[in-house]
Amino acid sequence: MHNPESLPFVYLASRSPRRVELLSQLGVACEPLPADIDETQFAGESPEKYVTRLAREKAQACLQRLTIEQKAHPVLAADTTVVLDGIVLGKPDDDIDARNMLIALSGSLHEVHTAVALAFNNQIDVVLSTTVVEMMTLTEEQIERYITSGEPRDKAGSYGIQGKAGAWIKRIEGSYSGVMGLPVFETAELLRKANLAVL
Ligand SMILES: Cc1cn([C@H]2C[C@H](O)[C@@H](COP(=O)(O)OP(=O)(O)OP(=O)(O)O)O2)c(=O)[nH]c1=O
Repeated sequence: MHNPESLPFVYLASRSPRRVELLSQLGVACEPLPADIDETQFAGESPEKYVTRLAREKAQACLQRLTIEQKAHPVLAADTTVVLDGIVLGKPDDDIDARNMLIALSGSLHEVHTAVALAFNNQIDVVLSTTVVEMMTLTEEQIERYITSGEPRDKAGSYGIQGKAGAWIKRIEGSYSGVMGLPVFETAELLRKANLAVL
């Protein structure tokens, strides 16, 4: 059971270990309560609207699972997506999908959007972090070796900046933690706004 005298605490509507790690960097304890929602993009929906909607829906789905007592604590949710020339690249279905995404991202400038939703006191606030990423041109061999490593599997755009693919990132403009799945500045702003102690 959570002790209210200790660290600030949230229910985390996510199964991403990176999000747990980034929250702990902010001094926030969490209990993961993953929310399974339909992640289909609506026809004509912009990537920004899409990612923001998914973060909100994950928070709502998690909230519905909480008891009245548990609702005394906030719910935090996030969604990350990679966007290349306006096209959303989510998590790959399989290695073939991962290969196609990496071929497309090779030598590109693309965006990574992460939306974070905080549900607390009968209200849900959502913020969006957008980062421009420049990836070097990749060889076929680099792509094949990376796929064999298994790293692309659970990551939007089929790469993780925090792992081996970090060696391919020439520069970013925005938030490194946002690319990893939880922008710490924007998340802290949400928590501060809800009077949840963070620095
Ligand atoms: C681009 C990029 C994405 N990612 C990850 C962050 C997210 O975990 C994942 C995108 O998928 P999401 O659907 O945002 O999250 P998830 O499926 O991991 O977890 P949940 O839906 O339960 O909250 O891609 C990295 O770890 N590093 C990167 O560089």
